[in-house]
Amino acid sequence: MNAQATTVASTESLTKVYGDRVAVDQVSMTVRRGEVYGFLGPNGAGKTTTLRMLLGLIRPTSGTASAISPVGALIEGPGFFPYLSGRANLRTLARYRGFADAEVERVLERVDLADRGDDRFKGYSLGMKQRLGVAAALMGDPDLIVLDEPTNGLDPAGMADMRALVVDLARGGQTVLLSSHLLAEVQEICDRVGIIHQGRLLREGGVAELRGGVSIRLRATPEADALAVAMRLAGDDGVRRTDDGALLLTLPPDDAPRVARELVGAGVDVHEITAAERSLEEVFFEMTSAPKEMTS
Ligand SMILES: Nc1ncnc2c1ncn2[C@@H]1O[C@H](COP(=O)(O)OP(=O)(O)OP(=O)(O)O)[C@@H](O)[C@H]1O
Repeated sequence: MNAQATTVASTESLTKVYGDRVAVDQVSMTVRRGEVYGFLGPNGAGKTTTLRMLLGLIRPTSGTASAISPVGALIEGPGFFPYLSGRANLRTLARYRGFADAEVERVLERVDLADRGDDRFKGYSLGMKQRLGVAAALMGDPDLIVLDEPTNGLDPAGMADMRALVVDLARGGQTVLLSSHLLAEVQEICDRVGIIHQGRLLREGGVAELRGGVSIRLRATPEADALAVAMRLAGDDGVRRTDDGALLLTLPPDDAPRVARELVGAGVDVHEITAAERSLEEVFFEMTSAPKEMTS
C-alpha cells in the first residue's frame, strides 16, 4: 500500500489571510486512514480556520486542501432545535440529508444517547449536546470525522465520555481528525499530531516520535553546581529545568550512572535520578514560547 492510498485528508501550503492577519500560514498536513489525528494548538492558532478550509466551508487564500468524501464534521455548534428531542432533531436532519430513521437510531446508539433520545435537547447536559452533534456527524457512516474542540467546555466526566467515544470510533475503523488545545488529551487519545502555533504547523508526527524517547531527570543540590555538571555532560542546550525544580538532561538513560558519578564527584548531593519520558507539553514548550494557558 503506498502512502497516497492511506491519506484521507491533506493540505499543501494552505494559507488564509484576513486583512493583514495571517490566520493560517503555509500549512501542509496529512491525515492517514484509521488514525486519530490531533490538531493541537492554543486558542487563535488557526485550527478552526484550517479545518474549515479542509471541509470546503471557506476558501483558502493560497495553497490546497483536500479530504475524501463523505466527511462528517462537528465544527461549530450544530443548530439543534431546543424544544425538540434529540431523536426528533436527528430525524429532521436525516430527512434533509436523505437518510432513513434507522440511521438515526444507529447513531444515537453509537454515542450512547438512545435512552435519552426522547428528552428535549434543551434539557441535555453540555456533554450530551456535544455527543448529539457527533451523532449528526456520524450519519451516513463517513470514513472521516472532523471534530473541532470536541471536549471544549465539558466537565471532566463529559470529557472522558467524549474521549472514549473518539477512541471507540477509531477502533471501529473510522478516521478522526480533532482539534484541541489540551496537550494531555491529545497525548492520551491521538496516534499522530500536528502542532500549530500562530498559523504555522511547527511539527507533525507520531505522538511517541514527537515525545522523542527518554531523557534523564534529576534532583540534586546545590542546584547551581548540579546545573554546571549537567551542562558539561549534556551541553548547554541539553539541559532544562522543569517547573517543579528538577533538571532534564537530553541524554540516554544508560548514562544515568555516569551522570550520578560526575555529580557526586563534584560534591553535589543527588536526591533523585531517573529515566524520564518527555510529555507532549514539554515538547510543545520547547518549540514555542506559548502562553501558559496551553497546559492541560
Ligand atoms: N472571519 C475572520 N475574520 C478575521 N479574522 C479571523 C476570522 N476567522 C479567524 N480569524 C483570526 O484568525 C486566527 C485564527 O483563528 P482560528 O479560529 O482558526 O484559531 P483556532 O486555533 O481555531 O482558535 P480557537 O480555538 O480560539 O477557535 C485568529 O487570530 C482569528 O482572530
